[in-house]
Amino acid sequence: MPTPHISAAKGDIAETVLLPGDPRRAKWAAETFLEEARLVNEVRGMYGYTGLWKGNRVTIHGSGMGMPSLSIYANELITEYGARTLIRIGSAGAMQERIRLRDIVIAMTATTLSTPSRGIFRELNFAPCADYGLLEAAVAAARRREVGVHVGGIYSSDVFYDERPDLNEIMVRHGILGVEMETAELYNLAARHGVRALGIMTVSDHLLTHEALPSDDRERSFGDMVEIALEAAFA
Ligand SMILES: O=P(O)(O)O[C@H]1O[C@H](CO)[C@@H](O)[C@H]1O
Ligand SMILES: O=c1cc[nH]c(=O)[nH]1
Repeated sequence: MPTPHISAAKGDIAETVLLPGDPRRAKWAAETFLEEARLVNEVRGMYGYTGLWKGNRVTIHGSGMGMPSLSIYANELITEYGARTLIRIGSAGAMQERIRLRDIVIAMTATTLSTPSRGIFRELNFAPCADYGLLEAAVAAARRREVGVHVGGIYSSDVFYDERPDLNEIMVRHGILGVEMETAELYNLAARHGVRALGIMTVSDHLLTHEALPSDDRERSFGDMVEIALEAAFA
């Protein structure tokens, strides 16, 4: 049965779903890495493709930007379509000097000011946490490649245009690796529904050095991240 935001038929979504924020990254990744990739959703232009990777069924579906948007897609994918492994393949801004553009950041946990789950957790400071098996497999897959990899805490922000440099300074001082906008709620939802989740990000810009990747440079480095996610999902 289609949902308000996904028109795919029930069996059209795989148990393993990769979630880029950008729907066009979903299209590119499906066309580049999957065999027999088929468009299964385009409601609101949020593309979802299902195909095969080394014989394994995989869906690659956009999540949109920010936790409220990701929450809609992740909820529907899990509760209506039976997704059991959800891996975010995103971009992030680096927050530590040693991290370079194009490096991979794998999120053990995600700090936030708030998430869409705040209303459920209320006074509880729930600690959003990656699935350890996926985390371990993704780190191993990243180490097999010639790419810098960093594993630790990230910041899932509600805003891209942030006006709290004091908060960034505190996070840098507490070892936060980078900032993005979705992983904390993905981890909350995975815990609530008993499924596996991981956030893998490619560093697209640097908050301390102010470097940024030119857009035509991004594809190759994003390719490493997609392959790491696929290898981790089926390890
Ligand atoms: O590249 P994606 O996956 O969209 O991720 C990052 O980019 C967007 C902001 O430009 C936010 O969604 C942030 O989390
Ligand atoms: O959310 C994001 C993503 C990439 N770079 C940032 O600075 N923020």
